[in-house]
Amino acid sequence: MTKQMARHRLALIGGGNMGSALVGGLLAAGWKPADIAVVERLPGRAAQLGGLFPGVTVSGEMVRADGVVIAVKPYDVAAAANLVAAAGATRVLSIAAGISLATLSTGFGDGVAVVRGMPNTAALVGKGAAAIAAGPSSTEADLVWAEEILGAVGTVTRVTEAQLDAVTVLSGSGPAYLSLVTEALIDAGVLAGLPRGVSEAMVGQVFIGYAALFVESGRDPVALRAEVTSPGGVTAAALRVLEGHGLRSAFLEAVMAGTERSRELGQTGVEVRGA
Ligand SMILES: NC(=O)C1=CN([C@@H]2O[C@H](COP(=O)(O)OP(=O)(O)OC[C@H]3O[C@@H](n4cnc5c(N)ncnc54)[C@H](O)[C@@H]3O)[C@@H](O)[C@H]2O)C=CC1
Ligand SMILES: O=C(O)[C@@H]1CCC=N1
Repeated sequence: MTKQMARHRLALIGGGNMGSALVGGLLAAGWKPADIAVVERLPGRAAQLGGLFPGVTVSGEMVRADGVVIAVKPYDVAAAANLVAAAGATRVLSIAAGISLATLSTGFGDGVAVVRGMPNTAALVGKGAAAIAAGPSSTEADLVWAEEILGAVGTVTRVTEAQLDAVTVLSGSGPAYLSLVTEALIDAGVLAGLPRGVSEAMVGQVFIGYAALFVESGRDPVALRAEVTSPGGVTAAALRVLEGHGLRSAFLEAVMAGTERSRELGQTGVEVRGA
């Protein structure tokens, strides 16, 4: 019970993939463990987090905190948001996919500023691509606060809330698409005769090399593709097949389907009661 009386700088509700990535990033960025609390309802997971982050308060019940991050699955947001009043917080950052600022803000009262954010799992390795959108009553200081939290595990871009659905499906879900491409390429290498370990190593290094060519060198992907594609050569023959199978169109349709799903989630009418 004494633990619950201490006031923390930040409490994260939900200590799963994203919640724990954020805690790890904040500690690496120099936050003191005593400033952070994780509210996690699963005792087994809570015990695991206690071992991973010595000095961080891990509790099954809400704690007092200046700011709160809601890091639970969208269907658990209502229950988590209802805990915010007990924190006595003035700021809330929600990273739940598709749950709108209007839904989140309802019931929090005037004293609580809400920011909606969308990170991705690369946050686990400090290379996340996150975006944030300001809530109706959030100020520049509230956005800087959210940037400090998500910036501890990667880059943060400010967008409008309308753009956040597209961000969710592009960068939030992005690691899933690249995993699928990775699996497929590794299998293809095996099909073409490479031992699996060699295929995995080649594909991994292609990703690292391509990220450097595109992101670090800032080069245009069209030019990067053209310089690999010799007239009448190997790459042209392979690209013909990918285009023939509609790879480009498959990505366009996939991103539109995900964006639509994110919008749908935002209309599910989660009820939030709080401060
Ligand atoms: N996993 C991903 O790639 C991304 C997830 N997100 C969003 O982040 C949120 C969290 O996702 P994950 O970390 O992957 O989920 P997760 O399932 O790994 O973690 C959620 C944790 O919250 C706990 N929890 C649920 N309700 C609670 C409550 N009322 N009080 C205390 N603890 C509670 C669960 O026990 C679980 O450990 C989701 O809303 C998701 O949309 C955003 C970007 C990327
Ligand atoms: O699939 C989802 O709903 C969440 C959003 C981005 C990544 N995972």
